[in-house]
Amino acid sequence: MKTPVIQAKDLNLTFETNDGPVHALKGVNLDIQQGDFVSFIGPSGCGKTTFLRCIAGLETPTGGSLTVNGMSPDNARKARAYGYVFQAAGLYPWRTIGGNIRLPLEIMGYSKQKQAEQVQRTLELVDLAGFEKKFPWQLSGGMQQRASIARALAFDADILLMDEPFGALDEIVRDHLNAELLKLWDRTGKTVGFVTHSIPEAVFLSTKIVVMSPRPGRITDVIESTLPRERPLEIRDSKEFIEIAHRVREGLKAGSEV
Ligand SMILES: Nc1ncnc2c1ncn2[C@@H]1O[C@H](COP(=O)(O)OP(=O)(O)OP(=O)(O)O)[C@@H](O)[C@H]1O
Repeated sequence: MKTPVIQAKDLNLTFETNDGPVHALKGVNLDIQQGDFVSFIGPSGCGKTTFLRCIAGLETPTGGSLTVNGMSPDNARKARAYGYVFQAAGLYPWRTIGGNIRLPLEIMGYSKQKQAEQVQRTLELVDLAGFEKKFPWQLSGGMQQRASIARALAFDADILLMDEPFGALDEIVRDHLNAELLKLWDRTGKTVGFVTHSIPEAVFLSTKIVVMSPRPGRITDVIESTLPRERPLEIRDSKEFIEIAHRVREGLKAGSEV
């Protein structure tokens, strides 16, 4: 088996707070392989965001080990190993869509020509070709979120980390973006880490579903999806889909009973 792109071994993170220690992550073991689409699901406070932030090198674990592309998360961050998509699109209102996507490329010193090429390429990837000169407020919430995905893809990192990117959107828009994201993942072969509260979203998108539970934050089940790689939205009515969703639900229930 190939070396995992992301590997956590007995990972712990305890926050010291005025009210005492908070065990955000305890004994987390997980291997993520190249090209996996991994969703993290669990109730509020189970450590989903904390784990994603550890992978991104934005939070420092207090125990265990974590590697990203075989290096420390901090080195992987410096090597621009990942793009990060936040809950809110977080686009700069004074920059156009193109200007927002270009920003990380400017910071990284890409040539003007390469910047323009990458902006066009990623706008096409997220189906926003032609919107380069618009400002964020001229776009719908779903389009803004797609622009923020384009920004995370612009510098061609192999890993895409997404923290509840579609949580604030209505169901129809969310369905559409889920389908688009799957296509994008299929086309680019990226490794995706995706935080969600939605069981159907996790089952629809993932090759692997990581079920977590709080106090202390830990993994209670890892479900390898048996669904085919190509997934029309109607797959959600299939027996296989419903069975996987059931297992996720049972995992969430078991975690909350401990
Ligand atoms: N910087 C911090 N300082 C202290 N405690 C923190 C900090 N960040 C997170 N926590 C605590 O760690 C635990 C895990 O938080 P985290 O945000 O990772 O959970 P989550 O599963 O992503 O929750 P949600 O679904 O609500 O976003 C929570 O109890 C939270 O209060």
